[in-house]
Amino acid sequence: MSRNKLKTEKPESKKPKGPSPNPDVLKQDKEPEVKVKELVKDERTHKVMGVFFLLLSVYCFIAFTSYLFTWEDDQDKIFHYSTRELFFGDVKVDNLLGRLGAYVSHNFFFYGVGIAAYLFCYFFFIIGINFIVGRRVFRVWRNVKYILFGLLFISMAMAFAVGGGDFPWGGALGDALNKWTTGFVGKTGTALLLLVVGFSWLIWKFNFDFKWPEKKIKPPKPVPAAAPAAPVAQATAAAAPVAAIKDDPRKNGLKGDGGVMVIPPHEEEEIDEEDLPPMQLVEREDITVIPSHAPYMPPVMPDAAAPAEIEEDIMEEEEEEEDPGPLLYIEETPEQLPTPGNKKKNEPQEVAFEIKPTFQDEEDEIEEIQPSRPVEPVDPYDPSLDLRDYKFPTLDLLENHNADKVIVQDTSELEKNKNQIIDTLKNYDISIQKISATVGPTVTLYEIVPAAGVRISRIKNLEDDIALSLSALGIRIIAPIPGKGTIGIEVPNVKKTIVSLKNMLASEKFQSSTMDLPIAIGKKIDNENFIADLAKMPHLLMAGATGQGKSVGINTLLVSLLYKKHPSQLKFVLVDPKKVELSLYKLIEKHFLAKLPGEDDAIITDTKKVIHTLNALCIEMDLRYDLLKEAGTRNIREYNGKFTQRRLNPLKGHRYLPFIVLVVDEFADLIMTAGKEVEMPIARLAQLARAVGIHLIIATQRPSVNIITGTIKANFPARVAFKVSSKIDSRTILDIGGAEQLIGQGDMLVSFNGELVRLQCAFVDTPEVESVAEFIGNQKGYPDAFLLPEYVDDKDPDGKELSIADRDPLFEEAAQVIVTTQQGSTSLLQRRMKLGYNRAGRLMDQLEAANIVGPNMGSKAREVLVRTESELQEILNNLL
Ligand SMILES: Nc1ncnc2c1ncn2[C@@H]1O[C@H](COP(=O)(O)OP(=O)(O)OP(=O)(O)O)[C@@H](O)[C@H]1O
Repeated sequence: MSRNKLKTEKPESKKPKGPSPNPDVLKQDKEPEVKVKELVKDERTHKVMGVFFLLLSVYCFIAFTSYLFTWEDDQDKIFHYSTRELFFGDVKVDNLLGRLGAYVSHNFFFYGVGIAAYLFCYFFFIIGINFIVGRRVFRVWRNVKYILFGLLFISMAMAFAVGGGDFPWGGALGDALNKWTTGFVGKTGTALLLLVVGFSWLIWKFNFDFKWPEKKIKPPKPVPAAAPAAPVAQATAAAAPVAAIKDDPRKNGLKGDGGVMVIPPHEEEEIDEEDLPPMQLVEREDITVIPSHAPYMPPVMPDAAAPAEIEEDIMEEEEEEEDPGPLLYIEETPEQLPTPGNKKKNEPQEVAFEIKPTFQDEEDEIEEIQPSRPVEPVDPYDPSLDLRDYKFPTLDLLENHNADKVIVQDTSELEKNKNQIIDTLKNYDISIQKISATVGPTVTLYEIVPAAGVRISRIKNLEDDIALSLSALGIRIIAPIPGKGTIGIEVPNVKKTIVSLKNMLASEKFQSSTMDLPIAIGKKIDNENFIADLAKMPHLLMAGATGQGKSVGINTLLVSLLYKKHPSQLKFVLVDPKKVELSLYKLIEKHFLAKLPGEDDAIITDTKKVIHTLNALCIEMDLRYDLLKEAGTRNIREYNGKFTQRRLNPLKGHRYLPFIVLVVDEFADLIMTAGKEVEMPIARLAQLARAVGIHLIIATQRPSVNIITGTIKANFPARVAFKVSSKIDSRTILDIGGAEQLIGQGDMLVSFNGELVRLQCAFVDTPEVESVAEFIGNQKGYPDAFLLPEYVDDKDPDGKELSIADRDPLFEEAAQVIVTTQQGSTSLLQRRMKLGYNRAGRLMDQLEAANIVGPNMGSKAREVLVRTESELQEILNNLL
């Protein structure tokens, strides 16, 4: 008997691992919600700091400016009185900001850097702005360098130029620098030094064009001379386009008439430097026009402009992107240069300067060059900027459900169960070496080490008999426990513990997870939090009889994702044939939901619309694959990585791809009504969509073989079973029995990675979901839900309409795209206008009927019959 003693100290010994039923230990594990660190990192703290620095900047500015007028009187008093008297006495000063203002200004000016002290106001200002806005509007390090330089240079220059007077123009620092330098290189030397440094800085910073006139004077002579001077016919021919190009666009940009130099070096620099933040702001406005955001789109994006103008702008940008290549190349290339002398005169310097931008312009074409190309640091594109004030839901919106308190298992219950197990096994002549108990939230696992010589297979064969003898509901025997060689008997607890989602989300494991789509599913028997990455699963099939916890399970998954992802990173497609289960999420439509264009409701309840949506998702998947292919990436992570590093051009259709999670709450219902029409796109998505960031969560009450078909099952390696009514159902969903033994209310088996784990699903109640949805819904969202591509059912009679009178509402826009780009390509329409293939195809047919494009030429683009926009406008007017 003593050999079979129950290890009641077992839970104690497991304390460090966290599986202990001791409530104190659990509390420690689960309540790290309020962290001082987080408070410091809190956005509000930053805003307070921002306000502080801005006011400090204003304060200094006023004090300094006032000092300029009051310094004479105030200086006397500051010299005369001690600091103590100044601060605590009753000295009257004239500075607008009182004694402190006079004291601070005096120290900055007199003992410091003189008039250059204003640079400190600037410094506080940029720090303040950066804190308040919450991102790097001004580059701090770069500005600090300028400020340091300014302090030295301005103080010294002022001391040199006007240092003799009473006012401390250069401050103590300027005087000291000036004194040393004049002693060292003399007055003239100092003046020259200051001029050299000053001009060098100005040139470095602004890269003035004052060099151009010199160089422009020479080229006009060579240009006319180039043709006659070039002895070779080729050189003559080449020189002509050079001259033509020079005279055309770039010359105008330079205001001169020689037009030799090329602007791109400036453009490159400007793009890389401080112009980036404003560009991002502009992109945001663009969000509804073009599906992609434009990380390096130039700042001119007139949202009010007519579509044609926008297109024109875009085209110009494209031209600028591509044309400078050949244009620069003509200028730089030695092809024309090595020949006779006239070109050699001025151009070697330009060649050295201008070659780099040419390669940079080719970045989209030549992938391999990128790693070795010296990349200037560029701010990565931040997709969350569109909703940069978005606040993640806070944990106080969720309930604890007393989850901390209840998990103390009655020792008498443990003892009773242990004895019953030992006695039952004895009846079958199975003696035990050791037995231990692990108390979980729903069940307690009794782990048995059989005595030497007892074969596990024997216990396994007796599984049903043992279960019957123990006659407790929901007993599950695991013989052997994989990887352990022991036998597990799970016995339901009399008192169950709710696993609150709040605790799981507060756990370190969840908070610090770097998974793409982390979902807090529940707790294992040893109380370990089971947190998985939906992106790796990559899809989830959930089944369970009615009332066993499926809906709660879906809410748990959705809420977990809402706590971790920004609206720009994740979109849900919600299918809810029961019409009530997911309706709460309507509030977050403009943040997290995706829908078909033209639909009012983002939550899909109608079977026909489900079919359209699933097909639209398939189109989105295909479009994403095209983008991935063009970008030379294998999955969404790599693609988005490249996009955020600004290595993909949004003008070529690239965009940041949010994850899309499709949730179908009652799959059986759909299969019953639509059969293959639903099964096929689901199977296709399940097979292919993981790499492009589309993941499915499919739930069903009826896990029968005609619903969870082989095709579906094969593509859902991760499956979850709540309690089901029969062993057959359990086998259908998990390929193994056991789910019929579960005890309901969120008790579940998860089959994932070839393992079967019993979990207690985390609980989140409807009011909690509601408050999370409200919290998100009350914040500023996107103008509309995320739009899926258009899908037009081929069987739909409207779909084949080619009559001009009934043409597509997007007809004009499509015509403009085609004419401005001069490319009769259906895929261009798809990408630019985010349309499905069918609709883009129909539009093409309509454009053909209107004589805007020529007939279909197979895999080649159609010929564009209209050359200019005015021509197009005429045609459109005639069509009206
Ligand atoms: N994880 C859980 N922890 C504790 N209780 C739970 C849990 N999940 C479900 N329950 C309880 O079970 C009840 C039914 O759950 P739920 O509504 O999720 O079932 P369901 O399977 O979706 O049912 P139906 O298919 O009829 O909608 C809940 O109201 C709740 O009281």
